[in-house]
Amino acid sequence: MEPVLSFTLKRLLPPCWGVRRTIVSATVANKNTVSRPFKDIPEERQILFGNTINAILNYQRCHEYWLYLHRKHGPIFRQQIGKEHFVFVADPQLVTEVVRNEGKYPSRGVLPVWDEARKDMNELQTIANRQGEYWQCMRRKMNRTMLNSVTVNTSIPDVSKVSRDFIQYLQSKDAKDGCVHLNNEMCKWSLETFGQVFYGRRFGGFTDDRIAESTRFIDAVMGFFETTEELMFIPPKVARIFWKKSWQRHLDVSATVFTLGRKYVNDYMKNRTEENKSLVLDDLIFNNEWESEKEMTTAIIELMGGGIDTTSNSSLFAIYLLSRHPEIQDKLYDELTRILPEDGKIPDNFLKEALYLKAVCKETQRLYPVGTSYMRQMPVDISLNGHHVPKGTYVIVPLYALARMDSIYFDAERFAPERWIRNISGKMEHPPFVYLPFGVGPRMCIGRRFAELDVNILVALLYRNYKTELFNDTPLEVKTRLILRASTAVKVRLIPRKSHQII
Ligand code: HEM
Repeated sequence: MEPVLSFTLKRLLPPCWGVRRTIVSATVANKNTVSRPFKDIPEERQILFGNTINAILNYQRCHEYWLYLHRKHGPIFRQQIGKEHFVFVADPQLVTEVVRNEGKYPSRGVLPVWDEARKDMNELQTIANRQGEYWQCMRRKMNRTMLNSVTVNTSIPDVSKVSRDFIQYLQSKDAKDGCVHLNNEMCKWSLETFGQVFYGRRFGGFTDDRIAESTRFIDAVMGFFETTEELMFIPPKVARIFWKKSWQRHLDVSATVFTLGRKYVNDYMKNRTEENKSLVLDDLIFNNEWESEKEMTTAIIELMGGGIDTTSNSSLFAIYLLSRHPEIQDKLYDELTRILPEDGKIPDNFLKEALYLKAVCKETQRLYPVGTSYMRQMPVDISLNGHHVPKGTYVIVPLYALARMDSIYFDAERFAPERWIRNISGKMEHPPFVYLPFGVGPRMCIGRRFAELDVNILVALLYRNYKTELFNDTPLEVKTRLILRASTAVKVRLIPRKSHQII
């Protein structure tokens, strides 16, 4: 029996804030449902190797391209890149289906460039590019620390201290230069935050005698993402010969990340005392059974690599959006003056009350999802929209496109934090699985709790004390360098809310 499929786009919500709900009336496949064949999924086809060449050359714009393709083909389409078939879905019900079927060991597939480079360097891989039981075992170990809200909350004083110092540093830059060029500064904040929380140390990022190696580390992490993006669709054997420069750069920056990362862990172990120890790193190191010291160090280095360029860009996007919307800054300020005491100390439970602050950060991540997609290699055959999708197929949920679809969100392109505040009946007016900036399920971002805390605290302390204004009112452009990054300069002015600051 052919499944009955009808796409009825209905607006369920009143035309105010909130999220428009797309109703996809789909018969979900079960063992008895006969699906339409895979080949009937609308295909984006280009002559010869057009798709692959396009993916290699224009990956930096893939977030916009995927949005264009969804507008062209609807909520589901497929595309062949290299040998692989990718299915793209941008619809709550289809996403739900993918999430439900991601299996016991969810997989984004293996990135050959990471795999091959680590072999060349005789280094391990712990979580981001591992699969199956080993991945699960590593995640279980690390989740105990990384996703434990009690452990995460112990870092509130450290995160606040770094954010306060950062804001003072920005203020001094602003006073000197008339504005702050944020793109150059945000990674210093995220590295210092990581350093303070995980190693109980600082790298001097906000002073002139900055430790030069910290700049090298930041550059290496950024280079790591950039070269991964350049080599993503190219088989390593080919890359070694024809993309020699990118391949070599990938090896060089990876080596820097490992060398410095290992040094930071070793320094921590050597200099650790009762007074300066990090509760977070201690928990990670000593409350786990590691196969080897190398495995433990690699896991920490992978966390550090994942925790720098992500939170920095997410905060930059929040500051950019708020700077464009003074009325939203004012609402945020009203909430912050209510919940943050005069001494500027962040109470342990402040996030419970900071509804508007959380909504601002969520809305930022909806519009500018730093991790641009949620991707799974399906471990079983599934039916999407009545089409048979065989086991092994990669399904991609392009988050940037999903956020901009008027069929899902009312006034989708608008920065409207209110859409994340529960309505009078206490319901969140949006379907599940449309908001996935950190992924979902057992493979979701392991740094999520720290990332949310870091970004929320920085935004809270900044807007409790300052207004920000754009210095250069050019629209923000972004590019995908594995993660979403600002590609235009974001320069802001800091205007104190009071003459006497309390931070
Ligand atoms: C705003 C900041 C961040 C965003 C938006 C973000 C986003 C993501 C996303 C979308 C994934 C893929 C999840 C999935 O496949 O379901 C991911 C994975 C990951 N993230 Fe984050 N991330 C952020 C911050 C961090 C931080 C601070 C750390 C480390 C402290 C981190 C470490 C990782 C690691 C190691 C993985 C791989 C997990 C695995 O494969 O099991 N991330 N992140």
